[in-house]
Amino acid sequence: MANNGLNKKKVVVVMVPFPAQGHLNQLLHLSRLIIAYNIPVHFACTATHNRQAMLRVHGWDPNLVSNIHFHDLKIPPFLNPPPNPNSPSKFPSHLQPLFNASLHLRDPMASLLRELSSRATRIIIINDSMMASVVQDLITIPNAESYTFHSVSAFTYFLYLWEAMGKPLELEPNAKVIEGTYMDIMESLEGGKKHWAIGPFNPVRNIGSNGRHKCLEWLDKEAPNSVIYVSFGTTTAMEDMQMKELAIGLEKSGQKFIWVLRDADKGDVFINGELRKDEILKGFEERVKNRGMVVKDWAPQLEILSHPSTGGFMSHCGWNSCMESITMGVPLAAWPMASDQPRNTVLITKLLKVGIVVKNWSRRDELVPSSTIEKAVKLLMASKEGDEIRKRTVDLGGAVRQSIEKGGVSLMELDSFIDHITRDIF
Ligand SMILES: O=c1ccn([C@@H]2O[C@H](COP(=O)(O)OP(=O)(O)O[C@H]3O[C@H](CO)[C@@H](O)[C@H](O)[C@H]3O)[C@@H](O)[C@H]2O)c(=O)[nH]1
Repeated sequence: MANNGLNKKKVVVVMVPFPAQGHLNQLLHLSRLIIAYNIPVHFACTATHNRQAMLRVHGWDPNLVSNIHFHDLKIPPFLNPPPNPNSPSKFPSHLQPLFNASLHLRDPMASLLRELSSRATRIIIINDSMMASVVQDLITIPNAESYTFHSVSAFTYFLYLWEAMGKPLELEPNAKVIEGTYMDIMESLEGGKKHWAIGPFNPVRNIGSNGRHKCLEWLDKEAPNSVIYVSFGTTTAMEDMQMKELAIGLEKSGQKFIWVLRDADKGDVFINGELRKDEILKGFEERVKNRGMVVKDWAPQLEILSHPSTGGFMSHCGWNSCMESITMGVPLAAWPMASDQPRNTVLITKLLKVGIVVKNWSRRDELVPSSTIEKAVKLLMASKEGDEIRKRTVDLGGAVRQSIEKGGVSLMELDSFIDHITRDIF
């Protein structure tokens, strides 16, 4: 194929993430995987969300990578309300003004795509499924091709399709590596449409960062598998009463813990909110100081999960957290809050059997009492059953890490995607 112009980059990839942490994180990690094939990646979002993604990523430093180009696109100012911990729904609806404003990315995105397309033989747009309308003008660009990125598990995506067809769920506990079974069914449900199952995205070894967080120093002194890590991602705001029950449950369990106590992100994470925890947890930190640590800033989750002292993870089961935990061989105590999390809980506890349930979704409107939390922590951290689940998770983590090595199924999927987007280009 002719290469039009000496300075033309043949194939360039444009990432179009949805501006929320759980989504930004995944496309930034995918960028790292794609540049390894010597393909330049352009990461296009608002300035504040590009900055957020770069600052918060763990395990590598995007500033040191020359082949990822960040584009700060403009949107109108948006309201930035705090989350409402007392809302009956745990969906982060306080982010709606940001989500609405992000639709204004359409025009700057179209300009960026046009400009990049004039300098490349082919541009590949990988857009978050929530950003389809932002990239709709690509149909006017002859050398553009787009791929939809689903930030949720294949199991969840399959369930959405399945439930929409009104079909009952029959669970098949024989998932290939993690969820190959559901990839296959999903493709057949969508008339053979090709999907690529790529992941895990997070780095799986030699996780380190500039300047170690103090919780890692604390972990260094603890016994292997003795600490449960407690964190509910970036979209959860817990009610005061629930937070108190959690504190009591952790205290009574007698187990060691690291609890990340932060509210859900606001739309712009660089505009600070107030900390409401100090009053609620009066005396708690002092009472547990030899056994537990409360982290109130951004925790290095990947490093914590990869630390040998971490033996369990109490999580809301956001998909990033599930994958990070599995790849590090850490079993989960599942406390789903909203969105895809109850479905991930089914995958984790019933199919893969790498976790236990703390909060039962059928009773999602009820407070989880401290006694339930205490029981769950003891079960995961200090029982034979917990040890068996941990062993299974370590094995699964090994298989997942294997899948991204040479000859592994996940690496082959990524290779196949790259072959596809670079086809016929020499
Ligand atoms: O102090 C912290 C808090 C979070 N994280 C990281 O933040 C990410 C959180 O992602 P996730 O576990 O997926 O949770 P959410 O932020 O809640 O993610 C949203 O996006 C996910 C992907 O679509 C969905 O699965 C979730 O339900 C949705 O709430 C993970 O990479 C964590 O490692 C840290 O590193 N430090």
